[in-house]
Amino acid sequence: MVIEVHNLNYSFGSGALTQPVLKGVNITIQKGEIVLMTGPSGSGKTTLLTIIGGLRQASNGSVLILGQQLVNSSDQDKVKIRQQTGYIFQQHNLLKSLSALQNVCMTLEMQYGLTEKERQNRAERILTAVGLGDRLHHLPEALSGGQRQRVSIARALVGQPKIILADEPTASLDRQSGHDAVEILKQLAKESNTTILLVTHDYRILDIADRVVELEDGVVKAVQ
Ligand SMILES: Nc1ncnc2c1ncn2[C@@H]1O[C@H](COP(=O)(O)OP(=O)(O)OP(=O)(O)O)[C@@H](O)[C@H]1O
Repeated sequence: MVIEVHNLNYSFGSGALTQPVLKGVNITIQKGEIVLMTGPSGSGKTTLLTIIGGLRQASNGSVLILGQQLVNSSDQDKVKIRQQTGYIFQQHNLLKSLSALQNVCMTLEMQYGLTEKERQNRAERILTAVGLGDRLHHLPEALSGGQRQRVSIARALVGQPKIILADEPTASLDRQSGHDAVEILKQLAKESNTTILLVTHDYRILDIADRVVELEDGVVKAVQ
C-alpha cells in the first residue's frame, strides 16, 4: 500500500473551541491507483490531504505513507514524504515572472543534483507530454487557465513522484479544459504507476477515477 490511514482523528482549536474535523478516518490506496475524494464543503478533505502530504502534523491514529509513519513524526520524516510527492492546487501557484519551462525546472533545482541542461531537458519533455511543447517560454499570464493548470501538472510530475495529491485542480477551469487536464494527468500517472489522491467537487471528472470515496461527518465512505 502506498497510503494507509487508520483511525485518524484531527481537530482544530483547543478547549471549549475544539472543532473535530476528522473522526476516525480509514483509507488505503494502492500503488498506481487513482482515487477521487468528494464531500461537502468544510468536511475536512483539504485537512486530510495536507496530513497525507506531510504538510500538517497528526498526533493520533496511524498515517503510513510509502511505509513511513507520519503520526508524531519528525520534520525530517515529513520532508522525505514531501520529496516523493507532487502537489497540484486549485490555484496553479505558478511564479508570474518565470516562463512555463522555468516554473517546471524550479522543482528539480530543489530536489536533485542534476545539471541545468538535464533539468531543462526533463522539464521540456514533461511540458511536451502535457501538450505545451510550443509554449515553453511563455509567461503564465500569456497562457489560458487550462494551459496554466497543465504547467502545474507538469511541475508536479517532473520530479517523478510516487504520489500526486491534487486539491480541486479543475475548480477554475471550464468543463473541457478541466477534463482535458485531468485526462493528461491520468495518462501520465498510469504510465509511471504513480498513485493519485484528488479532492474535487467536480462531478464531471469522476470518470477518470479507479475509485471514488466521500468524506462525510469526519469519516471516509466508499461511493463506488
Ligand atoms: N487552519 C485552520 N484553523 C481552524 N479551522 C480550520 C483551519 N483549516 C480548516 N479549518 C476548519 O476545518 C474544517 C475542514 O476544512 P477543510 O478545508 O479541510 O474542508 P474541505 O472539505 O476541504 O472544504 P472545501 O470543500 O470547502 O474546500 C472547516 O470547518 C474549516 O473551517
